[in-house]
Amino acid sequence: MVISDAKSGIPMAIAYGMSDSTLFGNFTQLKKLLKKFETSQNGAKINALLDSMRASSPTRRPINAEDRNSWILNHPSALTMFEDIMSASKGKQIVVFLDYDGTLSPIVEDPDRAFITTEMREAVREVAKHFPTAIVSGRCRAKVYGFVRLSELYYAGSQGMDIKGPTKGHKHRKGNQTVLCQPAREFLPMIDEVYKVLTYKVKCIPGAIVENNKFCLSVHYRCVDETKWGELADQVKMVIKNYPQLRLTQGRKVFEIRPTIKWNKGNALEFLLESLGYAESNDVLPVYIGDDRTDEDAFKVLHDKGQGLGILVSKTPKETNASYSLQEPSEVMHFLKRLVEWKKLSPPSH
Ligand SMILES: O=P(O)(O)OC[C@H]1O[C@H](O[C@H]2O[C@H](CO)[C@@H](O)[C@H](O)[C@H]2O)[C@H](O)[C@@H](O)[C@@H]1O
Repeated sequence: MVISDAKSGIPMAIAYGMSDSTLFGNFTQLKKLLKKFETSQNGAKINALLDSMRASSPTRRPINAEDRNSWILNHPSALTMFEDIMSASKGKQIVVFLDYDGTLSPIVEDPDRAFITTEMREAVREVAKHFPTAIVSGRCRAKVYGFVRLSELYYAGSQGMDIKGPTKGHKHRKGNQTVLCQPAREFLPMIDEVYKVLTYKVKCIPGAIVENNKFCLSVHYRCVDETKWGELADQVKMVIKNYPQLRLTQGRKVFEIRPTIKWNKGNALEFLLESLGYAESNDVLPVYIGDDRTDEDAFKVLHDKGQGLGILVSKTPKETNASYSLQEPSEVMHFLKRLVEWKKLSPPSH
């Protein structure tokens, strides 16, 4: 009997440079060969994932000044354009949506140490005194609340799949009702199971971290040596293929694993606007600030509605549905402070 490569039909022993006798005479080698074969079958998909991991590492691409300038023309700084932006808000209720990592806190190696500065927390606290304000994060709600610690805000954790309204009395809160939305509840046991499996599978890859975000998971590779990225992508793909109800997306040096339900940060934004009484309203100006691919879903909602402002936090040109840009969290803080100053100086009708 000759075992052949399913795709090419070439006997495996020949395809992988071994004689038939070697092939059948050495069981260990046969096992290795089968593994190699399996890997080659998944090779295309895994390579695509690996390419995407590499492509999303901006340090690998030199930034061309011309590209940067033309990008800035299309996505001007929200600070430079502040007055113009605000004049568009006349007579409208501003609602502020803030992503957490990379927006309110700088990107750091250890996800558990992505602290917000006291100054940033105060800026957000001030914003929330004047405008309904929500944090929309990939992290689990409890964790992001643990960093921000402002009970007057709305929080949408787990990529928007876990929404809760302010627990502290707030003038923007509707009656005594607490807003709550968890569209992926049924996936909790599955997410827990995959968390355990993945934690086990990647434990031998130095630097890999699996983070349980309750309704979704993050697999971090920021601290994984690039020579091991392929192995990590391989493990993640292998596990995920057993769970067709889950899908894989990518963020900043992180894989996000989440239910296939049609719910993302864009849906969370719409849900919150609706909860605040602004569904289909023209009297509202949602301002969404975020830095990541997952924030694009929210930018897209605003873009498609032709309403509100999407502000991308990025130092490098990126394809985006946002209209404006800010370079880093310190600029976000500056923008938030200006928003509050502007509000304080505006006539009460705003
Ligand atoms: O939606 P976000 O609030 O931006 O959350 C997205 C992911 O952010 C965190 O990971 C990112 O920040 C880490 C700390 O700076 C960094 O180490 C990591 O490389 C980034 O991807 C968070 O840990 C993830 O769970 C979130 O999904």
